[in-house]
Amino acid sequence: MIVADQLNKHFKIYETKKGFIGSFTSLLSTKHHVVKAVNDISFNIQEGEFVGYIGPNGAGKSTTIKMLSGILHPTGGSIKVAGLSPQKRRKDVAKKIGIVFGQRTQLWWDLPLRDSFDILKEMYKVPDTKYQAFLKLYDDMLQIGQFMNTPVRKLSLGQRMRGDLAAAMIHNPDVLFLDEPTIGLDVNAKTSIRSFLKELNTNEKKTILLTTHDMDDIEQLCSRVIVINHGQIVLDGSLEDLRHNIGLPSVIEVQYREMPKHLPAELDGIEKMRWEDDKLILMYDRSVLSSPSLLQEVAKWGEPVDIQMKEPDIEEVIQKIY
Ligand SMILES: Nc1ncnc2c1ncn2[C@@H]1O[C@H](COP(=O)(O)OP(=O)(O)OP(=O)(O)O)[C@@H](O)[C@H]1O
Repeated sequence: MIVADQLNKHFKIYETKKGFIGSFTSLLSTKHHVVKAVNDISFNIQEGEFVGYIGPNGAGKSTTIKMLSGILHPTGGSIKVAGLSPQKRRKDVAKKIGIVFGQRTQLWWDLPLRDSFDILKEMYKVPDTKYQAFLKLYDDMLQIGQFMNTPVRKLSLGQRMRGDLAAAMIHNPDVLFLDEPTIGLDVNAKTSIRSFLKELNTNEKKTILLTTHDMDDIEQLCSRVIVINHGQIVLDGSLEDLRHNIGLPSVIEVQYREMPKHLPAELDGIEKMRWEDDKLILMYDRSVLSSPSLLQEVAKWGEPVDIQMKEPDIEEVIQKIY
């Protein structure tokens, strides 16, 4: 469904000089360096897969998605989405894909949400009956009906994201590219968006490529993970492969009634221990130290008032890969 073959995107960054004259001479300068944002990437995503595309800041995730959706032209390599090249058949590919960029809305900022939908309906030539069915279905799934008449600029981030997701689905595409759709959302908003995406994938068999910095998104949604760093794939496999390959540590946060006076310098199974404000963060290897044993251990150091189990963030996952 989505095939990338030896995909590359190199950006030339021209040197700029300070000051007015500097800015002027910079325009004429040919001095530059090259950023290999995507550097020889290949993958093949089958119909109906839900794939997490993860990596640290600047790894090349957005650049890949922009090439897959035809927004950017690759420096080298080839792409097929639903059998078509997004570069050669951009309009045809646009009908088959939906895109959401969490950091930037694709809706018309000053118009009520409904007007944005009406414009997209006309752009994609969606028949009236299908459009009415879409509005009903998406009100059921994302409860967008309650803010359809509100200008997009007045929506909360969670409402706006639900609007953006619905807008991406107006033409009922087979493939969805989602670039950080849960960024900045609170727990409830994340939960509702995740269950919506799960439904799209499970019931409607949509093929989804998702970038995120939230390990919970990956855990709850993706059957496969592609990890990239410095523009190159460092791992392509299941979540179990990811855990197995890097021994993904578990994390707990403990808040004590009073700061413990003594902490053990080291303990078998604990990989890292640090303070974040008044919380003690412990990263541990469950195959060496079970969670109940660790809980018993931390209770010996002081009186815990709050204990939270957490997943490590993507940056920590990537660090483990290297
Ligand atoms: N238009 C551009 N011109 C020059 N360099 C660019 C451009 N777009 C991206 N880059 C560079 O390409 C690299 C990859 O950027 P990209 O936005 O794809 O990363 P990312 O993995 O999506 O990061 P993040 O998680 O921070 O969104 C970075 O070094 C970035 O500075």
